[in-house]
Amino acid sequence: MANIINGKEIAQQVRNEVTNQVQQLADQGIIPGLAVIIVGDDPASQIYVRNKEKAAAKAGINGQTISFPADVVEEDVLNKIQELNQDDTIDAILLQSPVPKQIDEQKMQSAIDPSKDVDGFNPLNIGKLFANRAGYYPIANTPKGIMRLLAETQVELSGKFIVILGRSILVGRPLFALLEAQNATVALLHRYTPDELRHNLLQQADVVIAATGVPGLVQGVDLKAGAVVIDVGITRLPDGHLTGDVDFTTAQEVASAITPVPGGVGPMTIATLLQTTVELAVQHHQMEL
Ligand SMILES: NC(=O)C1=CN([C@@H]2O[C@H](COP(=O)(O)OP(=O)(O)OC[C@H]3O[C@@H](n4cnc5c(N)ncnc54)[C@H](OP(=O)(O)O)[C@@H]3O)[C@@H](O)[C@H]2O)C=CC1
Ligand SMILES: Nc1nc(=O)c2c([nH]1)NC[C@@H]1CN(c3ccc(C(=O)N[C@@H](CCC(=O)O)C(=O)O)cc3)C=[N+]21
Repeated sequence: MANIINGKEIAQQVRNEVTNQVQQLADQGIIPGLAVIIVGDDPASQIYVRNKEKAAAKAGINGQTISFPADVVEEDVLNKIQELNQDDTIDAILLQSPVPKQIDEQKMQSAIDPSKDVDGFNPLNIGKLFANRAGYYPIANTPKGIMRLLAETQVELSGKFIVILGRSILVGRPLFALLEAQNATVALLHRYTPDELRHNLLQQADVVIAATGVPGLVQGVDLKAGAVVIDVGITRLPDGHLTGDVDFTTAQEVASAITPVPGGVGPMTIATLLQTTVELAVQHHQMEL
C-alpha cells in the first residue's frame, strides 16, 4: 500500500514559512501586494480566486481581486495590467485562466511586467526556466509546489524516468524543465500520444505526474510497482465530489507514494503562490530574507 502524500500538511508548512517572512517584511514597513484579475463568472475560477484571496489575507499579504465582466474588451484588461505594472504597492499580478475568447491570453501574459509575473507565464521567465538560468525568476506555482512535495517526500529524481501527462504552460511544460534540470529523463505525453505508447512508457516510469483533467486516465495496472504518483487533475463530478486523473483505489495498491485529490497538489498551488508573491516583494525591495 502506498504512502499517501499529505499535500495539505506540507502546504501548511509553506504557509507558516510565508507568514514568518511577511512578518519580517512588515518590520521594515513592507507589505507584499498580490493582484488577481478574473474575467467572467466561471464558478470554478470564482472559487479558486476566493481561496487565493483568503489565503493571502491570512498570511498578511495585501491581496486584491479585480473582476471584469465576461464581455469586457481586451483594451480594458490591458490598461488594468499596465496600471498594476506601475503600482508600487503591487508585487505580483495573476490573470486567472481561462479567459473569454475575445481576450488574447498570450498577449496579456506578455504585458505583465516580468518582475511581477507571479505565474511565470511571461516569455522572458519561461525562457529563463527552459535555459535553466541561474538567479531568481518566477516559476509557475503548481509545478514549483510539486517540486517541493517531491523534495519533502524525499523522492530521488536524478537518473529516474518520469512520465508527465499533459503539456500545458500552467503545469506540464514547466514541470518538464524543472525535472530535467534535476537530471531526470522526462517524457511529456499529450492527446496525440498513442494509447499503446502511453501504456509502455507508464510501465517504465519511476514517477508519474498526471495533469490532463481526464478522470481515470491512469489505472493501477498501468504503473510500475513502487512508482511515485502525483495527481494534478481536478474534475468536479456530477455528485459534486472532486476527482483526479488517477484511479486512486487501484493505483494506491501498486504505487509507493501517491497524492490524493483533494488535499494533494491543490493546496500546494495556493501556498506556493503566496511564497512566490513574497519572493517578488523581496526582489522589488532588494532585500534578503
Ligand atoms: N491541483 C492544482 O493545483 C491544479 C490543477 N489543475 C488541473 O489539472 C488539469 C490540467 O490542467 P491544465 O494543464 O490547465 O489543462 P489544459 O486543458 O490546458 O491541458 C490539458 C493537457 O492534457 C492533455 N491531454 C488531454 N487528454 C489527454 C489524454 N487522453 N492523454 C494524454 N494527455 C491528454 C492535453 O493534450 P493536448 O495538448 O494535446 O491538448 C493538454 O496538454 C485540470 O484537471 C485542471 O483542473 C490545473 C492547475 C492547477
Ligand atoms: N493564472 C492561473 N494560475 C493558476 O495557478 C490557475 C489558474 N490560472 N486557473 C485555474 C488553475 C487551477 N488552480 C488551482 C488552485 C487551487 C486548487 C485547490 O485549492 N484545490 C484544493 C481544493 C479544491 C476545492 O475544494 O475546490 C485541493 O485540491 O485540495 C486547485 C486548483 C490554479 N490555477
